[in-house]
Amino acid sequence: MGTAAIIVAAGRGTRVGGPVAKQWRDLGGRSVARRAIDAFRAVGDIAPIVVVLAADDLGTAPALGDDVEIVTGGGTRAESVRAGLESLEGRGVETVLIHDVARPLVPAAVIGRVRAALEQADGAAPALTVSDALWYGTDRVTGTRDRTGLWRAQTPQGFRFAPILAAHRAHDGTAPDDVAVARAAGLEVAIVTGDEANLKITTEADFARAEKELRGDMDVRTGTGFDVHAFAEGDYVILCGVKVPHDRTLKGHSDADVGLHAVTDAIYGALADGDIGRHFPPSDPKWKGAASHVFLTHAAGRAAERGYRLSNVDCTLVCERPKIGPHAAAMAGEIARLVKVAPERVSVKATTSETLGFTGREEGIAALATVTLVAP
Ligand SMILES: Nc1ccn([C@@H]2O[C@H](COP(=O)(O)OP(=O)(O)OP(=O)(O)O)[C@@H](O)[C@H]2O)c(=O)n1
Ligand SMILES: C[C@](O)(CO)[C@H](O)COP(=O)(O)O
Repeated sequence: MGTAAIIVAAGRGTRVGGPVAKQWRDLGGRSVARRAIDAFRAVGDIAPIVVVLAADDLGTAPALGDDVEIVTGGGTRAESVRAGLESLEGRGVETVLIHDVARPLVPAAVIGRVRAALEQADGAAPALTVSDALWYGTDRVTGTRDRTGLWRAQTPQGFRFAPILAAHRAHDGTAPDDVAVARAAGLEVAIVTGDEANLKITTEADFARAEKELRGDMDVRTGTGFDVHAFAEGDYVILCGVKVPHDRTLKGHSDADVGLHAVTDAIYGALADGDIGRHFPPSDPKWKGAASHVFLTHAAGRAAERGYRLSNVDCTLVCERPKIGPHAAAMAGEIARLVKVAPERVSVKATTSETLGFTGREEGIAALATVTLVAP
């Protein structure tokens, strides 16, 4: 086995405060903890990823997904790291990257630099130089300090596994970071260049900084979809995946779910990936009578493959009848289930066209949809 990661997440986030520890708060659509994990997952060959949690948080662990191992931490950061290291003993781990969950935006390049430096050193850690002048004092300056040779330490701090485990076992469990533990054991630690994006969320203001950082890199795409189906003889319609009793049905090659078709086309549109007709040609008998969730899950899957997360969906149905209001929540829930987002990210609403036009004459139903896709 090669490189493992330990993400320490057993802190209480007291400096941020609030009812929920900072690692469980949302940061741009994912929890801080999940973002930290995903940063290491994205590298590809780091396994296992061990997340160290406070005993009180173990009930939250399933929400992290089944791609991590969970270990119970201790009362200090160093004790939590030690618990993570102990869980990896005897498993053939050669090098280990120890990272704060509170640094969820660590760039892959920083992880790469730490790993590269480890090829020639017992330990390696990212850091940035100090660019501000340094003072002593409380409310007035009582002294100054030369900043030459000072560094602002970041994580992940990487080490050869056996020496850092031995170093932690020999230490008293109070060290602020793993470089201090390594140095106390006589290990050499190389400094590699960190990144301002690798900020540590320590106070509430850091959440705003992290969100700004995320927006800087974010690729946001919007797509629109529009569809129409005509009425025919029948006694129900399927709209946004929900069967609604009606005195007509909708005609179409598939199940004629005009709502799901508009949402599906909006996703293809955001991806600049054609439309339903291109992926599911009406000329192909295979799609005759097809349930439209097949189209929507295909489009959502193509978005996920390209690294996009669906941020929100807004669908408007245009018809005089049937009345959509009583079914709107069920329709939004069905779309949310199909595209795997929280229900509050999906809106289904309706309007009449005031008896004007083909929808007003009840010749058919039209649907419009907008979706937003976000990466990373
Ligand atoms: N007993 C502890 C204490 C801290 N940590 C982790 O060590 C890192 C240190 O960052 P810090 O900002 O100090 O986190 P908290 O300890 O949560 O914050 P605070 O000091 O404000 O309570 C965090 O990832 C934190 O979860 C840990 O795993 N176990
Ligand atoms: C390890 C660390 O991230 C290095 O900067 C930092 O020391 C941990 O956080 P704390 O605020 O010192 O507890």
